[in-house]
Amino acid sequence: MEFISSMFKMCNNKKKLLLTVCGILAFTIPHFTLYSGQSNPTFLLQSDGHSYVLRKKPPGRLLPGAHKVDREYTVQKALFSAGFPVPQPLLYCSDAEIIGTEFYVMEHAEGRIFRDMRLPGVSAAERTALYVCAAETLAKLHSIDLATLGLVGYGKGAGYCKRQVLTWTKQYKASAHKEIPAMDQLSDWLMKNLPLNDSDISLVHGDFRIDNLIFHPTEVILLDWELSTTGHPLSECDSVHLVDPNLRSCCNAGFPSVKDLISVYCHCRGIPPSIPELNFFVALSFFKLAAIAQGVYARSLLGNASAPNAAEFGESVEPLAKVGLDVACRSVSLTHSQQLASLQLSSSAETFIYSIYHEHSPQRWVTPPIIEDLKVKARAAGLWNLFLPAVSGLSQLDYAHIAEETGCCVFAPDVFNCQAPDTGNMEVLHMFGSEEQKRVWLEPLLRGDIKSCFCMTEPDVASSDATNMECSLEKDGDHYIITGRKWWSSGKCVCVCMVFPCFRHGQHSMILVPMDMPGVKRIRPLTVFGQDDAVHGGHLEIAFENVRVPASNIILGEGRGFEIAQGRLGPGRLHHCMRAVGLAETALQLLCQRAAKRQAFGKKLYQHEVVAHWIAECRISIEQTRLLTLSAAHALDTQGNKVARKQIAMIKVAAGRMACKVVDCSIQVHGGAGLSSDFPLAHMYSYARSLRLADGPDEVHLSSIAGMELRDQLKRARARL
Ligand SMILES: Cc1cc2nc3c(=O)[nH]c(=O)nc-3n(C[C@H](O)[C@H](O)[C@H](O)COP(=O)(O)OP(=O)(O)OC[C@H]3O[C@@H](n4cnc5c(N)ncnc54)[C@H](O)[C@@H]3O)c2cc1C
Repeated sequence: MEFISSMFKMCNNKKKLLLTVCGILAFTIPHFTLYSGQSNPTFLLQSDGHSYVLRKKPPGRLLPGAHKVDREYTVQKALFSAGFPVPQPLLYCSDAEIIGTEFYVMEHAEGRIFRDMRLPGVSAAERTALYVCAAETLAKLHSIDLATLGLVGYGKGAGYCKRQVLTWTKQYKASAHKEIPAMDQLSDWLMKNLPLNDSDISLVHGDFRIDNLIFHPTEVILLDWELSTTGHPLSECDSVHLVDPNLRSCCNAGFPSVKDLISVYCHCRGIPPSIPELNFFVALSFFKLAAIAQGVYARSLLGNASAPNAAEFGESVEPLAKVGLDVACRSVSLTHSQQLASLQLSSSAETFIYSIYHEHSPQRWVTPPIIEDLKVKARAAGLWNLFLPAVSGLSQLDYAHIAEETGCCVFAPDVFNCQAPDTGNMEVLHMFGSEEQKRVWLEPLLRGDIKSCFCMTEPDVASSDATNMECSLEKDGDHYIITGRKWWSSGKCVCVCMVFPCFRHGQHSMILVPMDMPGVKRIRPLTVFGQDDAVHGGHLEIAFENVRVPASNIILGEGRGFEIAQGRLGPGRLHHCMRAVGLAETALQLLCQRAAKRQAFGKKLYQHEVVAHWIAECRISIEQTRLLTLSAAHALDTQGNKVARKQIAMIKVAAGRMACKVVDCSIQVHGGAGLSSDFPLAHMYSYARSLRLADGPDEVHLSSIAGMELRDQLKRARARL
């Protein structure tokens, strides 16, 4: 500090020290080091065991508006006062006579700086963590209120993207040494494709890169505020991805995907996880890099560039502009759906779809084209009908792992033609259908050409007791006449419907009913916690008014419905349970992210013991349920449906309860946000909760588990005798 006060005095006395920066530093300070960099020369100053950093304008003739160290100092001061992690600024001196140009001094911040974006020498997990921290830091910066910072007039406000294109075009032209057509074309394209909403404003860093971050054990410090201004925050989102597409192949382990980083960023800012104008911003970024490279090269020609390799920068201008143009051309007609197509299915893709589907699409009953596109890809890749061992060659145990993955994303089962209730219906037709039924119904279902529903539950009777069924089936020559009412018929009932009506003498039958038959009436869609589940076809109430179907539509034969139902429900329940495990994993992931980010009463949420215990209990429940489910899958594979019944009933109860508990904890940790549509948790909860009823309520399964357990105990007791 003594050093700083003497610097202060020197600046205030306005001593005329016509010395070069190196001269004065060598003369005044015990030790100094010139950091490399292309912009404002930066020096490490060491005095009395304390380290400082000095940044100054470069010497010589400079481009107007560039190298404004006073702005750097101002913004850093405001950020430091607001608690944002930047090195503490200590003094600013505008008098160019002191060391040749104006300068400022700040504290030296400790930590790691990675010059190489690939982050060599760190583990995959650490690499992921570092990039996630970078995305979080950026989101934190963009979330700060400008008024709180006292920086309302710092930039020019709305119209940032347009200004950026104009400014960098001007900067580039001022330093251009030859014609580069790609630069002119890119500038034109950017001007013609400005984002519609160019009035979104926050403090932007302007040069956000991994090597401008200092990774300190407790915080990430952001450096180099020379290009900071107020502008469109999303303009910096390409930076978290790091634009070099070769990066991932160089450094395969732990490098997060664009969508993951964008998802982290959006979650931190509490905004929907979609950036429709991303390609504009990436193209703009390349344009800026190219213009900066041109400026560095121009300074090297004038002899006032600060880096020794500045002359090499001239070579990179055209390639950078061409990559920018390439990105620009690819994005001309980029729609939400196309962006989504480039995403792999994941929980973040799911929330992305949510934002498109539920908030933006007026046609939510229609399958989005993106799902159809993904289906084509999945089918071409052989990832189709994976649930059916006879078709996929996978065991139930194999498929259980896949079902867990698809449970993370609400749309994934549809993409692979593995969605309920079609899966169960296909199983029925595969196991019990006649050759004709297989041709007419099973084959189109396997191809994904038609959809089905399963109609068992009735509004007027307690349907968990199948003997209550009232829907009737009467033979009339070579036809059957169906009369009754069903509800909670989930799925897209566009073509085939399974009716489970009560037949003579309390026996049940199952019959195929085309939904366009006269007398089939869709009464209304039901909602689950107020949501209509439109994208899955919803849950319909359907009336069958003297519906006449050919007798050949009966499956297996009259009175064989119960037999069929037993065969149908085993694997189907297993799939539901594994999907519930995947869903719970996603909910716990969200919980942990939130708990690590939010702070209440002086500490992060996860540091409150009750939250830490929820995390532990959720993990225990998930692992227990997964193992129980895998064990049931193994039993089904090796011992068949009948022997596996008890285990299947057990997981049916365990999975629904576990998923409800985990999602509920996650909602609680998210606070109000957990119930909003900004997160998928509310929808997840409605799915998890319905698992405790759909395919039979918990109580019915518990009764049958108890019955089977008592029988097993009896058998064991007899065996001991
Ligand atoms: C989202 C969702 C999707 C569904 N999809 C389908 C579908 O595609 N096709 C279809 O046919 N149905 C579907 N259902 C309906 C579901 O299978 C039934 O709601 C369920 O079987 C219970 O029948 P119920 O509603 O008639 O309840 P009821 O039979 O009236 O039972 C009500 C309650 O009584 C209690 N109870 C019942 N039996 C016992 C017992 N033995 N011991 C103790 N308590 C008992 C339980 O608490 C039970 O929850 C769906 C339901 C939901 C919520």
